[in-house]
Amino acid sequence: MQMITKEYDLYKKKSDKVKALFKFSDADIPHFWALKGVDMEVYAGESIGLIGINGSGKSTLSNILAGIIPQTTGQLEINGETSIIAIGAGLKGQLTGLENIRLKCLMSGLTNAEVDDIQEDIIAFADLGAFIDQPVKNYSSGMKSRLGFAVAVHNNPDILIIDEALSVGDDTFYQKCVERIEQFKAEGKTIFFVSHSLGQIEKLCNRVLWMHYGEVKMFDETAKVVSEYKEFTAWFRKQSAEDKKSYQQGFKDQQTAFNEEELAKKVDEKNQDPEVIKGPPIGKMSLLTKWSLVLMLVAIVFLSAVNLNGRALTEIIKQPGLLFEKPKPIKPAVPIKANKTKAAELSQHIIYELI
Ligand SMILES: Nc1ncnc2c1ncn2[C@@H]1O[C@H](COP(=O)(O)OP(=O)(O)OP(=O)(O)O)[C@@H](O)[C@H]1O
Repeated sequence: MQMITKEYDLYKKKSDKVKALFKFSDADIPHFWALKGVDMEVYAGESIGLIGINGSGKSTLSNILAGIIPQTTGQLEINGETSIIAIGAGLKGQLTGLENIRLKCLMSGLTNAEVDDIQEDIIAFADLGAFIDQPVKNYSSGMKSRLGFAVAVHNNPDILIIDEALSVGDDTFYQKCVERIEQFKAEGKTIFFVSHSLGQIEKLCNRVLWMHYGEVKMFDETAKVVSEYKEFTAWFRKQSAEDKKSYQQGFKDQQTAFNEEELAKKVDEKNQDPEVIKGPPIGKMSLLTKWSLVLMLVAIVFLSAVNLNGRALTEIIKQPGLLFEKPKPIKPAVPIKANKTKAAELSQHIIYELI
């Protein structure tokens, strides 16, 4: 991946989001850049740890890798199927564990017959006992993680992304997952592992990406990065509450003030091809799309007006003035009074039929 960014619009209310659709400038909407240009090259068979303090962008990055959310700009090339395990991600609370297994497997492209074949293995791996028939909304976070992990590993992805899902399981389940992860690595699959537990990171990862307020602080061998990170967290812990707050605020302000010009500067400094920041035109409506939408709306309103006024389009084109004239009332074929009696008779008949 090259220069991956993620910009969020910080709407105050849901209605502001709808209003923004029809605005031609979003200058008054506060923006927040959760990722400010992330570069990373990872190979098959690698196990990559993602670390960083709260809000540094780990989950945003893993969700982009998993295809759950699109990046704002940047080039992303993924060779293979990805599967993400985050606590409860993609699980439907109203459905039982068993129904969720089927749903998630079908959504990942398996057929019903294939789900039948692996269902027992998934149930055995999740080891939820009778809870497998209970709605997932009644599960603890550890139980959701078990179910998510069991489904994800049985879908046999090429790239497995584990976002904090191991931090909520008990020891026995953790050991089972570690064995499975090792098996994945041996099969040459790629693993991204998001965790606050440096012990787990040291045990499972070859290389580590340290995210810091939307930027890559370090990407290197596990031992090197973990040692630097420990030094940073030890320094940070020693700071007064006030100093910690102003340190965090300083970075958050930079993430709010970040923009396309700064991104272009970064690309230039790194001698990257300016094309990398283009990325997919997703996530935002272009000016052309907005104008097309407005033209479509005008056309719909015009055609409805023609229809509402009871005139044919050709008639209106010939004499546009007719659009604003009230059409003459059409004389009913049957006198209204007779019609009313008929309608009353009919409704009485229907009521009798219903009784
Ligand atoms: N939908 C959203 N809208 C606005 N801001 C968001 C959204 N999602 C995440 N953010 C912000 O983006 C930043 C990165 O969030 P992210 O969840 O990726 O961090 P993280 O490193 O995974 O944190 P944690 O360790 O707490 O899980 C945070 O400042 C967060 O507030």
